[in-house]
Amino acid sequence: MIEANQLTKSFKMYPSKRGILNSMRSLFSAKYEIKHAVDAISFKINEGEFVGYIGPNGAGKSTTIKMLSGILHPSSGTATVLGINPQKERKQLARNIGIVFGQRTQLWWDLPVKDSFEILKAMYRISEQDYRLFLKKYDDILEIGRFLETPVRKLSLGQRMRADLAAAMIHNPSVLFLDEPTIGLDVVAKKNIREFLKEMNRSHQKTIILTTHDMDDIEQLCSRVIVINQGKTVLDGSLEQLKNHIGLPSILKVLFDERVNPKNIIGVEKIEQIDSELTILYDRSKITSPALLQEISQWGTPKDIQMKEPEIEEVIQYFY
Ligand SMILES: Nc1ncnc2c1ncn2[C@@H]1O[C@H](COP(=O)(O)OP(=O)(O)OP(=O)(O)O)[C@@H](O)[C@H]1O
Repeated sequence: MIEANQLTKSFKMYPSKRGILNSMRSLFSAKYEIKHAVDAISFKINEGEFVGYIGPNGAGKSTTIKMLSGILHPSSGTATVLGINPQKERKQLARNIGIVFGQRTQLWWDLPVKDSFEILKAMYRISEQDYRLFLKKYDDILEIGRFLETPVRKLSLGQRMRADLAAAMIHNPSVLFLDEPTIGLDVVAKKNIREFLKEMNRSHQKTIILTTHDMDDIEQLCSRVIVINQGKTVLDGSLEQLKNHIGLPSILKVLFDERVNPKNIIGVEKIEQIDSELTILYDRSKITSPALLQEISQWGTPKDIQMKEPEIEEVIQYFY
């Protein structure tokens, strides 16, 4: 249903120079580097799958989504979505996919939400009857009725995201590309969006690719994860496989009263040292936190200790 075959996108990177004149010169000079934002990625996604597409900042997630949705042309390799070539048949694809970019709205900023919906209704040639059903349905599940008359720029972030999600569904697409749809939302708004996405996938059989920095999104929604780093796939499997691979990662920051000499400890994946401060990434499935504290207190006298769960990107950077 969605297929990427050695999909690659490279950008020319010109060295950044100070001043407008120098910047212009570097643009026209022959000196540039090639950056492979997406580097020969291949996968097949079946109908009804909910796939988390994750990786650290700059890994190539958005670039992949843009190629799958026909916004960007691949430098090499191919993609097909529902048997459609996104670049050659972009209009036909647009009728069958919905896209949400959490970082920016697809709606008309100064218009009331309803006006944006009506523009989309005309663009997709949706009948009056289907449009009324759409408004009713998405009022029931996303409560869009509460802010239909409000200009998009005056919506809260949570309302804006609900409006964007509803807009992406107006033509009842079978595939959804969601690029960080929960970014910046509070806990309640995130929960609402996740409930909505779950329903779209389970009850309405939508095929969904989701990029996110939020591990809870992945845990609660995705049956499969594709992890990318520096443009390359580093894992394609179940959530269980991801967890088995990374264990139970935790980070311990310890400030000693003087510089110490760390030693190898089983279960410790990585230690970073800046003067007398150590940042220790360890796997709680291999060593417990008290056991680790006991070990490291033999290296010196700790003055301050902090423990935290790492962000998804930290984990991926450490493990891949
Ligand atoms: N138009 C462009 N010109 C040059 N480089 C680009 C362009 N678009 C993206 N890149 C580079 O390609 C790489 C991948 O970017 P991309 O936005 O796909 O990453 P991402 O995984 O979505 O990151 P984030 O999580 O920060 O959104 C980055 O190094 C980025 O700087």
